Amino acid sequence: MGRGGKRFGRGRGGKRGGGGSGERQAYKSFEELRRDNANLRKYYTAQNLVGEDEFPALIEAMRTILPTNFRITGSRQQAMDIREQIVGEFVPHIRETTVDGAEIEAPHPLEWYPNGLGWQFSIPRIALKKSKELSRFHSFLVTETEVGNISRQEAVSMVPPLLLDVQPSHWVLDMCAAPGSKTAQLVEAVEAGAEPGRPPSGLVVANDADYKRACMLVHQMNRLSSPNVVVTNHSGEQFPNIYRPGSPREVVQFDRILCDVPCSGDGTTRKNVRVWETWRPDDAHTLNPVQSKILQRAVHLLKTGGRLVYSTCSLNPVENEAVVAHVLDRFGAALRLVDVSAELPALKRRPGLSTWKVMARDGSIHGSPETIVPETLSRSHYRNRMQLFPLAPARMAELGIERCLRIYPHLQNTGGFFVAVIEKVAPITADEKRRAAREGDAMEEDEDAVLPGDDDDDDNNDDGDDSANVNVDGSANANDDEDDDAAGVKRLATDASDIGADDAEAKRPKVDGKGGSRRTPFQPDCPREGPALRENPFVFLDARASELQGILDYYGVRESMSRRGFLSRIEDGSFRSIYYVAEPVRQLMELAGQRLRVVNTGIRVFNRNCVKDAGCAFRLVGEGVSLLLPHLDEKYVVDVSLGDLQTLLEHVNPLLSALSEGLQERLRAVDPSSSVVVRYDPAAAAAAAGSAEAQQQQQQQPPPPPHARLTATLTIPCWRGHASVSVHVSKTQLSSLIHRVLGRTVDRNGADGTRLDNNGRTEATAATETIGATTTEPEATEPEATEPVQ
Ligand SMILES: C[S@@+](CC[C@H](N)C(=O)[O-])C[C@H]1O[C@@H](n2cnc3c(N)ncnc32)[C@H](O)[C@@H]1O
Repeated sequence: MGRGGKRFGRGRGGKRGGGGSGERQAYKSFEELRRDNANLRKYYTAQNLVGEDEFPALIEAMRTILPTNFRITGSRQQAMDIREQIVGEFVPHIRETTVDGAEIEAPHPLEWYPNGLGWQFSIPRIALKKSKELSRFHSFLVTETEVGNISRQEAVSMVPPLLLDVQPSHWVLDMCAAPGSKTAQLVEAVEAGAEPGRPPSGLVVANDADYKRACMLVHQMNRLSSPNVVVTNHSGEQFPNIYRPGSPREVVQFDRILCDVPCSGDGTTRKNVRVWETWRPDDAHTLNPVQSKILQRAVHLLKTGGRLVYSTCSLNPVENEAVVAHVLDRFGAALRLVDVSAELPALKRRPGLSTWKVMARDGSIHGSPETIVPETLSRSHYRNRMQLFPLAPARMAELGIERCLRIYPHLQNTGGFFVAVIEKVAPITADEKRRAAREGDAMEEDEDAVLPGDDDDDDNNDDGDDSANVNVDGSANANDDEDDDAAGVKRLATDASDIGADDAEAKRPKVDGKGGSRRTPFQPDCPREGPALRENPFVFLDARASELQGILDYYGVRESMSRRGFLSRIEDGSFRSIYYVAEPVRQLMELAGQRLRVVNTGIRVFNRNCVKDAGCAFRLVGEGVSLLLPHLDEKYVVDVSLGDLQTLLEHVNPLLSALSEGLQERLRAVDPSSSVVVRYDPAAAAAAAGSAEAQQQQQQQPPPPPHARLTATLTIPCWRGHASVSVHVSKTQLSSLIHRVLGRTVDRNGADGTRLDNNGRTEATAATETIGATTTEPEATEPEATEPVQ
C-alpha cells in the first residue's frame, strides 16, 4: 500500500466527517451533534449483540460522553508514589466538592486494572472553573502526563496489552502502534523487574505504517526512557523478514505480537461523536482485507508457542470475528484461540459472535453471501464477500470463536472494544502457508475505498466542547485523546513506505572500517516509497576509537555498562547527542541492516554542551540518568538531604554556600562546569535524619507532608557551576518535582512565583528587574525541555 498505489482517502479532504468541499465543518457541541445513525442502529439491531432487552441500554451508553481514564506509568515504586498522591491528596477533597449543589464523581481506580494503577473520573469542564480543588487536580494530571508519570488512555484500550502477557525476556512487535498508548504498556511490561542499569533481554518494536504517526511514537517513547524500544515505519502486512545468519536462513520471530489494527472505530462513539454522522455499512468491508493481511503477516512473524492479540475499537463482526475466523481457518492446526475468561476476572465482557449478518451499501441486510447482488457492493467487496461472512457453524464452533472478547459501553461505562487472543501452537506447514498465501493474497483492497477519518489532518481535531468531560491535557475536546481508540477512527495509512517482506535486494549493513569507527547505518539509502526519513541514520559508535571514550573516561563509566549500545546520528562527521540501546536492540538492528526502516531508537545519555571551560564537552541528560547511574563514578552521584533538595528546587541557581556543608564538600570534589546527578533516597534520608521514633511522630501528624509519601528514589541531573548549582530539568519536570517533594502546586511553566534567586527575590520579580542584565551564573545553561526526572 504505497503512495503510488491504492489510496484510502475519501477524497473529501478536510476534517473527518467533513463534506466534499475540503472545508472544515462548523463547530458543533456534543449536545448539538445528532448522536444517531439509522443504518448503524439497523445493522446492530440485526446482529442481536446483546439481546433485545439489553440493546436500548447499549445504544444509550454509546450516545453518552465517555469518562476520562488514565494509567499511572513508570517504575513500580514511582507509580505507587503517584497513586498514593492521588489517593491521599486529591480524592478526599474531590469527594467533598460540590459544584452548583451537585456532587462530583471522585476519581476511582478501575476494578479490573492490576495494582490500582488504572483510573477513571468524570468531571464536567464547567466544574473546573468553579472549584479550586478540581482545577488543582486537573493541573496535577496535566503536569504528570507531560512528564510521563501518567498516560491518558481509554479504559478498554488498556485491555489488549494486559492479555498479551508480556514478560521481560520477550521480543514484542506492535504492528500498528501509533500514537503508542498500548506500546507504552508493552514497554512497561518488558521493563518490569529490570534491575537498575541492566536493561532486560526483551525488546519492543513499535511499528506504524504512517510516517507522521510513527513520529508521534517517538514522543511517547521518549517519555518512557527505555533503551529496549525501536520505532519503525512499515505497512504491517509487509513488515520485513529479518534473517539470522546461517543456512538455511532463519527468520527472526517474535514472542508476542499486538495487532491493534486500523478499524472503523464505531466503538468510540462516546468520544468520537462524529462516527454517528460518518458511519457507513461498507467501511468495514474495505477494512476487512487490510486487517486480515496484517493479522496474517503477524502469524508468520510469531514464534511457535508465542501469543498474539488482535484488537479493534469497533463492534462490527466484519472487522472482528470475520477476520479472526478466516485467518484461523487458513492456518489450520497452527493456531488456537486462547480462553482468557479467567484473566482480568473483574472485567465484564461478552463472548465472540459465531454468526452475524452483513449490510450492503443500500442498507439491505444479508445472512449469507448468496443473497447479495453485485450492484449493492463495490466490485472488490463483492469479490471478497465470502470473507465478510461467518464460516460454516460447525467450523465456527471448532475454532471456539466465542473465546473472543466483546466489551460493550454499557457493561462498565467504557468505549466498545473487541479482543482476540491467539496462540501459535505448531509451526505453519507448507500446505497452510500455501493456502494462506492463496486466500490471503487473493483478497482485494478497495481501489476507490474511502474511510471515515482518512484525511490529511492529525487525528486530534479541535471541536472543543464545553460540556464535555475534561481531558488530562487540559482540553475539553471530545476527540483529542492521545489514545487513538479514544480519538476514534483508526486510520489506514496512505503514505507508508515498505520494504517488501522478502525483498531480495535488501542490503547488508555497511561497515566502515576506516578510522577505526565502525559505522552501521540502519536506514535504507533510498526508501522505496513514502517520505525520506528526516534524520540522519543511526550509527553505532566504537567506544575505543571515538570521542566517546573520552566522555566515558571523564564520567568514569565502568565496564559494567556494555560498550555495544552507544549510537548516534552523525552529521558532517560530528554528533550532538549520544544514545544508548540495550543489547537485544543492537542485535535486531544488526540482523535487519537496511531492511528495517528505523525512525528512532535508544535513550539519549549525553548531549554536547556549549560551555567553553567545561571539563567534558558532553553533559549528562535526564532521560539517560537512571540507565547510567549504577555505572557512573560515585564522584558524579551526590546524595542529598531533604533540606538541600528543597533549596535546589526552590532557588534558581542557588549558591554552593546556600547548601549544607556536606553537600558543598561533595560538589567541590567535582570540576566546576560539569554535570552531576543529585540523588534523593527518601528511606536513606529519613534514616539519616533521625530515629524511627521521629519518623513515627511524623506519620502521626495528619496529613503527612508530601515528601513523607515519597518512597521512590529521585535522581535529578544538575549543573555544577563555579559558584552555584542548578537543576537541569524542564520546567514541567520542575513543577512535578516541586509538587511531589514540597507539596506546592505549580503551573506547567515551572513557576509559582515563589522560587527565589540568590538575592532572595522571587523569580517573577527577578525577571522584571534583570532584563538586559547578566545572570549570576552564565555557565549554567538552560536545560532542554524534554528531560524527564527519574
Ligand atoms: C488504532 S490505531 C493504533 C492505536 C495504537 N495501538 C495505540 O494504542 O495507541 C491504528 C494505527 O494503524 C496504523 N496503520 C494503518 N494502516 C496500517 C498498516 N497497513 N500497517 C500498519 N499500521 C497501519 C495507523 O496509522 C494507526 O496509527
